Amino acid sequence: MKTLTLSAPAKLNLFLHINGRREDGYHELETLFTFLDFGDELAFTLTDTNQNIIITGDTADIPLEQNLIYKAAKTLEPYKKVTAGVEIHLNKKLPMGGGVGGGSSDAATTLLALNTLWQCQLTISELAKIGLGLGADVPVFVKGKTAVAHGIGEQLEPMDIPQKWYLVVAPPVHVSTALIFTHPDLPRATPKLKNGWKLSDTGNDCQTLVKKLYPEVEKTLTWLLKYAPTKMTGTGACCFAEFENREAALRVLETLPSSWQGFIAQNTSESICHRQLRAWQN
Ligand SMILES: C[C@@](CO)(OP(=O)(O)O)[C@H](O)COP(=O)(O)OP(=O)(O)OC[C@H]1O[C@@H](n2ccc(N)nc2=O)[C@H](O)[C@@H]1O
Ligand SMILES: Nc1ncnc2c1ncn2[C@@H]1O[C@H](COP(=O)(O)OP(=O)(O)O)[C@@H](O)[C@H]1O
Repeated sequence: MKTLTLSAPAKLNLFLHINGRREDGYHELETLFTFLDFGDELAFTLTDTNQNIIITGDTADIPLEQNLIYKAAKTLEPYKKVTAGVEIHLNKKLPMGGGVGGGSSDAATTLLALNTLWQCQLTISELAKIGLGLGADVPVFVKGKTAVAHGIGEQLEPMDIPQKWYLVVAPPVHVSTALIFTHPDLPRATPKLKNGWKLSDTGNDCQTLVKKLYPEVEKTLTWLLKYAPTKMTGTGACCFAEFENREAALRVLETLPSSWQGFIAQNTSESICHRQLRAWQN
């Protein structure tokens, strides 16, 4: 059996507005998701042992039952049309809980890969619906198109945006998404954008609160702002600076303080996972 190797790309929230709070505690968002050509790598190999989902590689810190890769595979099991288990090897490159969606992207890549390997024959919309049960960010990775999201992130309106280079910096702190969304000081009443909005008029509604709670994030934003327009992605802690070309981004990466991790990447209108899966199917 051949091994199917796919990326689980990072995402950036180029802006993130919170428009309200729903009765279930989740927040109504308006956010622009784009994908980067950098991410985790997952290798899928079918095994003879039915009912068996094995995860190897960089998973030591995540208990199996909580691993979004395992959860995604388990959710798809009832739909499989072949008698086979799967071994999934994870090469983790994205900071965990950093706002670049690594866990959600791993889950989406697993749904897409196993839908093919296990011949589940689910449509992308059906997979996205299943993905929403794993996390608010999973559907956008399943659909794989740069998009403005509404609702809790599941109503997606594809959008064409220019291609740029990004320097993404992960300060050495972990921001809990749940903590930010339950904090009394989070602004929750940004009006929906009207037609004709400009990216430069947008922001990240979590940023002021996260800066206050995590001084390392404030330091990172201040440092990056010396070089380029900068924002935080998601609920943090990663921050990104936008550049017109690779060389400019690389020059700044080379001067990054040593306690911060960073990488550079370009945004793509389609997730690289989708491109790789199409190439494998043809
Ligand atoms: C807000 C975003 C923007 O991308 O933050 P990041 O996780 O990327 O930082 C995401 O939508 C997060 O998505 P994801 O991380 O999948 O969220 P979930 O696991 O479903 O929810 C984590 C917690 O965030 C809160 N939550 C999440 C999404 C949302 N629209 N409203 C919320 O209030 C809920 O309190 C929930 O307990
Ligand atoms: N395969 C996985 N990769 C990363 N995080 C995972 C995974 N499975 C479960 N998690 C959990 O999900 C949380 C959020 O992960 P992640 O998607 O990286 O965050 P964010 O959306 O903030 O970028 C992590 O803190 C971790 O506990």
